[in-house]
Amino acid sequence: MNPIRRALISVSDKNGIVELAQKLSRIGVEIVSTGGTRRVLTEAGLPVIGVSEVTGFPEILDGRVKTLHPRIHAGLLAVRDEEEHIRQLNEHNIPLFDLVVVNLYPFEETVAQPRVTREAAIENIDIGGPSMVRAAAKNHRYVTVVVDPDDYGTVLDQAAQGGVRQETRERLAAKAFRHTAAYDALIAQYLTENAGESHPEKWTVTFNKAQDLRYGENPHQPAAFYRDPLPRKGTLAEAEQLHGKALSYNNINDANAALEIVSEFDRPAAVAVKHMNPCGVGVEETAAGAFRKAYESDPVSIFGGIVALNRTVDLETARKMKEIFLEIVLAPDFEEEALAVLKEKKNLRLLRLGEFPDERKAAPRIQTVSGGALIQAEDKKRIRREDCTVPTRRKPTEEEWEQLLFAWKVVKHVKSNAIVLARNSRTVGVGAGQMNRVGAARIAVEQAGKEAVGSVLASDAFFPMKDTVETAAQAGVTALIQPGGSIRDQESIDEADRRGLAMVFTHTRHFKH
Ligand SMILES: NC(=O)c1ncn([C@@H]2O[C@H](COP(=O)(O)O)[C@@H](O)[C@H]2O)c1NC=O
Repeated sequence: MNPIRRALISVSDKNGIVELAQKLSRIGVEIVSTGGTRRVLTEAGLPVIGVSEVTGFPEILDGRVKTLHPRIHAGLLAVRDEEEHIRQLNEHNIPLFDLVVVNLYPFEETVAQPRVTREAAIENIDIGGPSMVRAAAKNHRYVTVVVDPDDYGTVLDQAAQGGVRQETRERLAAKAFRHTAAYDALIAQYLTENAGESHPEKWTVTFNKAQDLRYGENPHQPAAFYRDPLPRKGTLAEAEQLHGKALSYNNINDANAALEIVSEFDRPAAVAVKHMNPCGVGVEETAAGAFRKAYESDPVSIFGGIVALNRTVDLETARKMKEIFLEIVLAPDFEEEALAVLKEKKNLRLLRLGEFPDERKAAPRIQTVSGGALIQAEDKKRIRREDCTVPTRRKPTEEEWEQLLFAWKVVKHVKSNAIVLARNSRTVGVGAGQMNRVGAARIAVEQAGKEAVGSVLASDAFFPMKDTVETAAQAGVTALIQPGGSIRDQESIDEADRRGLAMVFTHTRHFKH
C-alpha cells in the first residue's frame, strides 16, 4: 500500500475534479496543479500549490511548457528505495508525488469536428500531460496514475484506507499506457491520413470500445465491438439502434455486409444477407418494391436474415417485412408508422444509419494471420459500361447491359468463388464460397431453377475453362459478365459465340475471401 501525501492534478476536462480534490484535501493530501486546474480548485476554496511554485519557473509559450520540468519529473520518477535518488531529490529540494491525475488536451474531440483546421488539431496535441502520465505509470511501484474519472472512486477509497494497493497501481499503469498509446495512435493516424500515406512502416490505428458482446462467432469465443474514434458518418458503428435485442457479433458482421452491398446502388435497393453472403438483392422504383424483389429472390434463405435498404423504410415496406422473421432491418431512416409496425416484433433489431452518403471514406481492411496482419484498402472500385469490352460476336441488349451491371455489383460482395444469376433487377441464384468456379455456377443455376431462363450471369473472377459458359447456356442464361484475362479466354468466347451468348469483360476482379 502506498500512502498518498501529495497529488499532481492537471486536467483539461474539469468534470468531477473539484469533488476529487475536496476529498483528497480532506484526508490531508497536498495538491499541486497547473494554471487552469488550479484556478478551478482555488475558486472552490481548496488550498492548491501552483506548478510554477514547484518549478520556480512560469508557465510559458501559451501553456506549451508548464510541467515539463526536472522538478516535476524527478518527483515522479525517483526510485524511492534508492538512497542516491532520494539524496539527489533532497539536494535539489524536489518534492515527491504519490498521485498523478491527468486528462489530456481533447485531440479526439477536436479532429472529430467537421471543419477542423490543421492548426487547431496540432495545438490540441498534449505534450506535458502524456509525459507526466508515462513517468507516473513507469514508476507505478511508488506512484498512482489516474487518467479516467471512473477510477477516482477506487483511488479515493483506498487512499482513505491508508494507501493505494499494488494491484490497483499496476492496473492503472497499464490503463495509462493504453491511454497515451491510443492518444498518440490517433495523432499518428490523423497526420498519416493528411499526408496521404496508406501503408506506413508501422500500423498504429486505435479503436474505442463500443460495447461488450455476449460472445463472438461462437458462444465459447469472448468478443467486443470497437469503434473508430473519428466519426465516420453512415457507417455501421455510427448506426443508432432503435429497437430490439442487443446486437451479436454475427449480427454486426452480417449487417456490415448488407450495408456494403446496398451502398453499391443509387436506385432504391434492398439486400438480404445470411452468413455474410447476399441471399436476395432487389432494385426497384420504391423501397417496398426493392424489398419485395429481395424477398422473392430467395424466400427460403431470407428467413432469419439481415435486411438493409438504401431508402427510408415506409409503412408499406414495414408491413411486408413484418410478415417474415428477420433478425435486423438497417436503413437510413424509418417513417414513424413504419417504426411502430416493426416495433411490434419484440426481438427485431432496427438500426438507423442517419445519413447515407454516396461516397463513404474507405476504411482499411485488416485480417489477422498467424503472427501478423494483412492490411488492404477496401474494394471500392465501381465498374461502368465504358470500362468494359465485349469479345463475343453478339453484343448485350440494353436490358442485358442493365442486368449485367446489376449482377456485377452483387457478385463483388459474394464470397469467392462467386457466381450470381440475375433477372429483372433481382438476384435469382447465388453460388458462394465454392472451391471451383463451375461448382458455384451449378449452385446458382440450381437455385434459380426456371428463373435461370433469360437471366444473366456474373462471375467475380475469370473463367479458367469454358465449363461455366456451358453450364450457363444449358440453363438458359443469355449474357455473361466476368473480368476476362484467362489464358483460355478464347475457349470461353468461342463457346459463348457458338451458343449465341453475349459476354462482357470488366477487366477488374472482385475476389472476396
Ligand atoms: N505543456 C505542459 O507542460 C503541460 N503540462 C500539462 N499539460 C496539460 O494541460 C492541461 C491542464 O491545463 P490547465 O490546468 O492549465 O487547464 C492538461 O490536459 C495537461 O495534460 C500541458 N500541456 C501541454 O502539453
